[in-house]
Amino acid sequence: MSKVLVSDPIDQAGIDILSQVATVDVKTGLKPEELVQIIGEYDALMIRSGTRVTQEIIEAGTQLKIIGRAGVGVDNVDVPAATRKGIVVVNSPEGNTIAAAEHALAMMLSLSRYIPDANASVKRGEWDRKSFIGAEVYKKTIGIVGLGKIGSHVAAVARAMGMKLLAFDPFISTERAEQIGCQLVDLEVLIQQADYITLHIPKTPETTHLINTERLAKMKPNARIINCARGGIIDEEALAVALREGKIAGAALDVYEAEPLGESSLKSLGQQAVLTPHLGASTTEAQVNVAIDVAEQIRDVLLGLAARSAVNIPGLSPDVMEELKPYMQLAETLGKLVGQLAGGRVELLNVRLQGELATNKSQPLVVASLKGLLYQALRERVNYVNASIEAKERGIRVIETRDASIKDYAGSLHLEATGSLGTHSVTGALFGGGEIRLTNLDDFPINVPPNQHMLFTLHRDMPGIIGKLGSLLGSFNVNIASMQVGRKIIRGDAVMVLSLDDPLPDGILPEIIKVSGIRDAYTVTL
Ligand SMILES: NC(=O)c1ccc[n+]([C@@H]2O[C@H](COP(=O)([O-])OP(=O)(O)OC[C@H]3O[C@@H](n4cnc5c(N)ncnc54)[C@H](O)[C@@H]3O)[C@@H](O)[C@H]2O)c1
Ligand SMILES: O=C(O)[C@H](O)COP(=O)(O)O
Repeated sequence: MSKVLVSDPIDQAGIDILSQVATVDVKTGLKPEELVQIIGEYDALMIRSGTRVTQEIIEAGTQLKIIGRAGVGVDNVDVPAATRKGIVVVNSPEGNTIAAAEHALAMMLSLSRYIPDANASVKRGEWDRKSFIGAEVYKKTIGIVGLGKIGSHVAAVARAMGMKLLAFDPFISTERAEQIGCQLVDLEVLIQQADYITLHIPKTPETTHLINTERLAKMKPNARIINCARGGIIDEEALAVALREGKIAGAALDVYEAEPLGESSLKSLGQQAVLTPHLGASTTEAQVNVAIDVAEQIRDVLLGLAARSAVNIPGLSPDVMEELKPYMQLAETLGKLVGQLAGGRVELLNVRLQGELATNKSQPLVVASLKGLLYQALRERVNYVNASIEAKERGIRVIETRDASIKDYAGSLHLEATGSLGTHSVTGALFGGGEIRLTNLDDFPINVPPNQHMLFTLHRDMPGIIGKLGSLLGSFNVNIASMQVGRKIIRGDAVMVLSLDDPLPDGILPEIIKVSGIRDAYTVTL
């Protein structure tokens, strides 16, 4: 019989499902070294946000087939390490949506009416009605940052409370925002106009400290901000200063840069700060939902069936999977690349399956391309199951064509995306040993393996330009791992593709575009 380890508190409904097919051990509060010691016995691990599943734990999990996260965020799991070992990582993208949205709304009202402090004062034996004069949310403006599942539900309820709705989400179409009743605006407009700002975005390099000293300074003095998304999207030190100096009226946080929240200047603030210990998903209903959702997937994988919500490995039947596996990674990589080149709001994706990929069996590659395309916006919330639905909801049109006559490689995939920065295309194929190669970029022939950090330029092919770019990158201490030029005619237009050892530092892209002969430059993280 299989063995499952449950290392965080999970609803009994999930344990009951797992017990149908496995011996279940519930051991919460394990230290990392204790988990490393015992994980080798188990076929599956079920967690919430409390357990950090590091590479070391994954390496020690020699029998592990699946890691199930009873919740949304898999930022506590080393997903690339799991993927390398063929371990499926599953989550429950929607099981706690309502709970998290309702928590954000509860935080907004708690902040406005000082409910936590008023409650504490009554329990201390006081009857103080003067200190708790609140503010109404009716007819006030709420600025929703991130109009995904949780943000949309917050919008619906806020609208019913008579609030005016602004939203910032660079990956959502204006039509979709209007359907939800929100006016889509730039972040800076939202920051300046909103009375309440609520964050519902993933934590990514772009959203880390999105709310910083500068943006806090631009908010209205009566503004109140709520973060029930992820810690670190707000700079906590800057927030504490802004609250103490009265630059804004209040903040309610459920999530923190480090959890549990240790020493923090936030703790010494008065009624203008409401702090909860990551309770967004802590409702009976949400815990039953996520436990059942994830336990069912663990049960299915242990029985040799596909998981419906895999973050890293698609739920295809084993024979189709075997055939397509090498190309799924290609499609996802090309999707990520072309999405970033085309800019945030992609409206159209053309997917051309070429050569031996031009068959109906290759349809999952279209889904994998969309998964890659949406990754920048949705991170681990996009999977092989929801990628097509998410794309449709975001107003992304997908055109799929097959061309068996293109035979430069046994099979190749061509993606063309049209977005807010224009239209870009990329083609890729698999070389010997399944190595991914980018073979064409914006109609320029190239031959480069993808790299985590890449820089692409569109320039005039002329002497000295490579040297100038090299020196500029050198002056910013950026190390170039490899470089290639693709061109159609000598001294005509050309592209340069650079693989970098580190991410490009902020502020360097405008300097690159200033180099004489360079017309455009794009940085991509894969
Ligand atoms: N506090 C909790 O217990 C709790 C519970 C559930 C979810 N969460 C967190 O809530 C957040 C939202 O979850 P969701 O299920 O609504 O996710 P979602 O994927 O449905 O929506 C996220 C939205 O953010 C948008 N987005 C991405 N990058 C952006 C950026 N730079 N600027 C503006 N918008 C951006 C995306 O386009 C998307 O519409 C996540 O961080 C999730 O981990 C917290
Ligand atoms: O990502 C999530 O689902 C939420 O942050 C909830 O985390 P939890 O399961 O630890 O409450």
